[in-house]
Amino acid sequence: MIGSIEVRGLSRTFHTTVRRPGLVGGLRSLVDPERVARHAVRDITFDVAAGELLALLGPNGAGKSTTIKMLTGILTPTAGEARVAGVVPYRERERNARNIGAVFGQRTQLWWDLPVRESFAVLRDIYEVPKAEHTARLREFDTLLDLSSFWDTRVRHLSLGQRVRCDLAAALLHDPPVVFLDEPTIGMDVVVKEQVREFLRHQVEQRGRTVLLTTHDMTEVERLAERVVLINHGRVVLDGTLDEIRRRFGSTWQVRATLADPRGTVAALPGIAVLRHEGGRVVFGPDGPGAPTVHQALKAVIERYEVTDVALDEAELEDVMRAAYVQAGDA
Ligand SMILES: Nc1ncnc2c1ncn2[C@@H]1O[C@H](COP(=O)(O)OP(=O)(O)OP(=O)(O)O)[C@@H](O)[C@H]1O
Repeated sequence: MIGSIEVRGLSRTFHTTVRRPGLVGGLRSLVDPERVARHAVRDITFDVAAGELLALLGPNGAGKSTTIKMLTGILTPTAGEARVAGVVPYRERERNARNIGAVFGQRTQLWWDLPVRESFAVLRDIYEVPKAEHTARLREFDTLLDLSSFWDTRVRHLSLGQRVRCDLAAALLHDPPVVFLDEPTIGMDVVVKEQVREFLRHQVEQRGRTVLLTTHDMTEVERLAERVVLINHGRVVLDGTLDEIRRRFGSTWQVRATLADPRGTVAALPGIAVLRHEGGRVVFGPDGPGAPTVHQALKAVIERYEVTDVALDEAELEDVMRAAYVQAGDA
């Protein structure tokens, strides 16, 4: 289907050489290098429907960027298959490039020495976008991202927030149905982050684009995504809507307690996990589907520990995800 992403059993293994320890080991590695296999992505399967924004989440090194690189055609998988808007990206890179836009928050795709406006003009020529269409789209992006105050500036002189906004506009100038965003708001201030999120929401809701987003920012996930796929050590450990994940991991509550003895040991209680523990401050949360209610948990906590202060509230998504990592896969 136009705009959908299908990933089936996708895997990518990197082979790297490692240096043996010590001088003799180092010399031996020169003549007889030791090769190790790193399974960055292992047999992952998921779908993104056309017009959906899906957040691909996971800790550092989980395999998110490697997955995006395979879906943008930069890397070839070692096994499995993927289709992006009906195209196998690593087999038909050029055709795929016409259907996708990609933004990697850590690096720009624009020409460092060209003013922004000229970069946009080069992209218009590459993608053969009719002039009127290009002008109309730039006007729309300017309204949403406030670009015109710096589009005569060379890319190398832009601030990070300005540069990523230009990258976003550049990625969408040829009107692709599918967009890949790898940590697009990393390092941005809160105002610019919100502007970018508003832009992305507009692209999904008004323009019907399909977006695959990676981020470590849970506020971003809550604001933008309905569904998330969680990967850890290269494997999918969870695939569901935010509501399902909250329900499944029961994390609709937290008990925050300050213990009378800050050095005492703290352990999980039946159906209650320790989400955080710093000094005498402990945050308890539900441990799996059979977890007690918040009031039962409160009772259990104050029966087990001597507390000087206690408060109840809804869990933050970050804690829900941590519980999901621990329970759904190996953390
Ligand atoms: N070109 C490469 N050669 C060897 N190993 C690689 C290569 N690219 C990635 N890896 C390894 O694959 C694993 C997954 O890396 P990847 O960049 O996909 O993780 P990630 O989930 O995007 O992490 P982060 O959140 O830190 O960006 C890591 O162990 C990484 O060291």
